[in-house]
Amino acid sequence: MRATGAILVVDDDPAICVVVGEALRRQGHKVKTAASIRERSALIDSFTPDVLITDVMLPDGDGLDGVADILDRNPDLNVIILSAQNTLNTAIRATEKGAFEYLPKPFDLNELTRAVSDALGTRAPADGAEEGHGGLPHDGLPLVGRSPAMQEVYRTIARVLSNDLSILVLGESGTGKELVAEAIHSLGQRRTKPFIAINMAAIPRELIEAELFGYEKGAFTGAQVRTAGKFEQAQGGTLFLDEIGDMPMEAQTRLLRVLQSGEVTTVGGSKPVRVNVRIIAATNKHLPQLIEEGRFRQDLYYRLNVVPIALPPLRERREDVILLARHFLERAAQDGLPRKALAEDAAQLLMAWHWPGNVRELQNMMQRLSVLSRENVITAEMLRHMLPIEHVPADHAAPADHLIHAVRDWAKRQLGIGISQPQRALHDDLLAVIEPVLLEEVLSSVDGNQIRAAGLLGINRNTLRKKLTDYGLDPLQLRLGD
Ligand SMILES: Nc1ncnc2c1ncn2[C@@H]1O[C@H](COP(=O)(O)OP(=O)(O)OP(=O)(O)O)[C@@H](O)[C@H]1O
Repeated sequence: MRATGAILVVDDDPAICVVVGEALRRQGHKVKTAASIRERSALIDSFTPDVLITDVMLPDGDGLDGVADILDRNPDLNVIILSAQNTLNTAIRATEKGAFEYLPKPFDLNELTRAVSDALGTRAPADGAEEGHGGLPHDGLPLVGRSPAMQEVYRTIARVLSNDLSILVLGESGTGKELVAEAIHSLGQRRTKPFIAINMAAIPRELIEAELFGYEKGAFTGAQVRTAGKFEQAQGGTLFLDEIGDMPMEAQTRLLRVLQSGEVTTVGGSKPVRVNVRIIAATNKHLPQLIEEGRFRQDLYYRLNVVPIALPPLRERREDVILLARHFLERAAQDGLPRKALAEDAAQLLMAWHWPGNVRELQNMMQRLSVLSRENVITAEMLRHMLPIEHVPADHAAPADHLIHAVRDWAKRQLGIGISQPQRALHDDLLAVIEPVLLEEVLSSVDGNQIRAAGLLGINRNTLRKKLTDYGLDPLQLRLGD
């Protein structure tokens, strides 16, 4: 493994070039920076980097365009994509172009330097751009959300599209497990073949094997004709085994045998049929616990859990709530329901709710509001009638309200003290009270990482640095655990 190399950093934000450049130079790499696609092309030829780190939104075009060509011409180059357009679409495009790594902005500097070390240690797989992947219908992708947790999900999805590895989707009810399975199928290489779903919890236990593997005429009372099971129906495509934790042990044994042999024998039959299906399983149960209790086969667990995808509950990605709420209101409008907007106080209330039913609960609520509310704008007042308000922590009911009251109080008091003084600077005085608090909170939440803090604050990193100096805040002290 090579410890150091030549790195080209392409970003039109000079602050990112400086910070990333400095960090990489400190590790002994040779670094050059570029601010556009034009400069990038020139430097790739003259500087011949080992690793290219490139932004997507560049002043003269889309930074992903041309990456596949660059890799064709420089097969030993590793490409790391940075992007603020944190959608599943970008993650998939980056993987398809043959990028070694995709890092959504704001990214963690340590993660980037680690990705560079990894890139120098291994050759990029560069197989994402293979045939069969061109022209995927990426638009209108079903998954909404830009939280770091969803970014991780998108990156994993992008990586499993060009292979047939078994996937285990984990998450509470309503977090989008089935949607993830559908996305993997409809964007992957099996998309022209069937997607068949079966929910273990929804079928009587004694019928599960017949449903999955099919049955012969006369195999049991009521079996009047030979019937293909879900495995055969999914031939060439994807079989989604939902609520796999509810599968009876005997059926688990049979399933394991099918997965090992690639052959299915119907209930009451003797002639095995070869099947070629991708397996995506999902559960809201803790399977290791079920294994300990003797209710789930460990060997089956290993077989299914080749690539785990964990969907966090919505309350752990509250930054996605408003995006999702607006998405569902828009979808309702497209379905012909009256178009509704979301007032700021309503948005705050939605963010404060803990969503025990996760995305499904939010979706149902938005649909209900689209139908029932007579106003065009949904307000907190209307939501309070729908949410079981006693469960909303009072402090969270409308955080902005508290702030508004506090500012009003503060302003009144200041005006009361010095109304006759002509030389006041109330605006600056107020900022000096609230701004350091905001900076401290945000920096602590990202472990002192200034790039991520600047991203969350929506300000340039240099501006953040200047403010920290002005307020005498030491970012090192703001790191959690330091
Ligand atoms: N990230 C998302 N973006 C848009 N819609 C979503 C998202 N996640 C979930 N949904 C929607 O929420 C509803 C519930 O999702 P889904 O059925 O995939 O959840 P699940 O985890 O499989 O639930 P269960 O365990 O109860 O079967 C669906 O209508 C789905 O379209």
